[in-house]
Amino acid sequence: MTKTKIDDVFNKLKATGDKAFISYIMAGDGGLDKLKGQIRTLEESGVDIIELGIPFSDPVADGPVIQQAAIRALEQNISLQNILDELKNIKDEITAPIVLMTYINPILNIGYSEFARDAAESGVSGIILPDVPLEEEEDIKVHLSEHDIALIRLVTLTSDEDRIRELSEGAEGFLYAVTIKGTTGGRKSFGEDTYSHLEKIKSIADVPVCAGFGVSNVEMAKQLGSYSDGVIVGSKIVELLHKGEDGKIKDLIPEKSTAVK
Ligand SMILES: O=P(O)(O)OC[C@@H](O)[C@@H](O)c1c[nH]c2ccccc12
Repeated sequence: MTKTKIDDVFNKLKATGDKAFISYIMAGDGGLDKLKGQIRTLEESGVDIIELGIPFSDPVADGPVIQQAAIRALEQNISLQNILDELKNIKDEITAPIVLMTYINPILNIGYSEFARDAAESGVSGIILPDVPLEEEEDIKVHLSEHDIALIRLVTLTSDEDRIRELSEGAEGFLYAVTIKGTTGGRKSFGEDTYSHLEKIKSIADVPVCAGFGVSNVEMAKQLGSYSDGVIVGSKIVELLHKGEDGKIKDLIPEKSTAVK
C-alpha cells in the first residue's frame, strides 16, 4: 500500500497525542503567483497538511464560498496543469504534504498516467476525488500507486457499517469523514449524529480519520478533534485569505501539546 509524507505527519502527531489540522485552499484564488505565499502562511500558522483545491466549473460538493473561489481562479484561466507546473517550481520550499482535491474531469483532460507522473514530480502526496466512488477508483489508482500518491477516500454520514469497513480496507493516508449532509461551508454547530458517526468510523478504521465540512471556529475544531485524528477546514480559510485576513488563520487551529517531539 502506498506510503507517503502524510503517514509521517500522523505518526509524529500520534507520538504527542496531537490532532492534525488540515487546511483546504483553492489554488489560483488571488492568482497563481500567490500560491507560494499562501502555502507559507498556512505552514507558519501551524497547518499540518495542505489540501489544494483545483478550480472546476461544476463543483457539485461545494458551497458558495468555494464556488466563488473557483470562479475567481477560472477567470484567470488557471488549470490543473498550470497548478502542477507552479507546484513543481515551489515544491522544494514546501514542508507540509500536499493533497490535491479535484473532480475527475480536469484529470481526464490530462490523462491518468500523465497526471500521476506530473503530480509526483510536483511533490504531491495525496489526492481526494469526491466524484469517484470506491467502485470506480481502480482505473486511476493503479497510476497513482505507481507514483506513490495516496488516494484519500471520503466517508459520509450515510455510510453504514459495512460501507465504512469497505472504505477502510486498503484506505491510504487518512479517511475523510464528511460531518454533514450537504455542501462545504461554515456551520454553527454539529448534531449528535455527527459525533456518534465519527465514533463508529473510528472504531472500525485502522487508518487516521479526519473530519471536515462546516468547521468555522477553533471550538468546533477542538470538539471534532476529540472524536477523530484531525480536522479539515476549507471555506473559513478561503474566506480569510480572500479578505486578506491571513493573520486570523492561526486562531482557527487548536494548540498542539508542548510534549517533546
Ligand atoms: O469548506 P468546509 O466546510 O470547511 O469543508 C472542507 C472542504 O472545503 C474541503 O475539504 C473540500 C472542498 N471541496 C470539497 C469537495 C469534496 C470534499 C471536500 C472538499
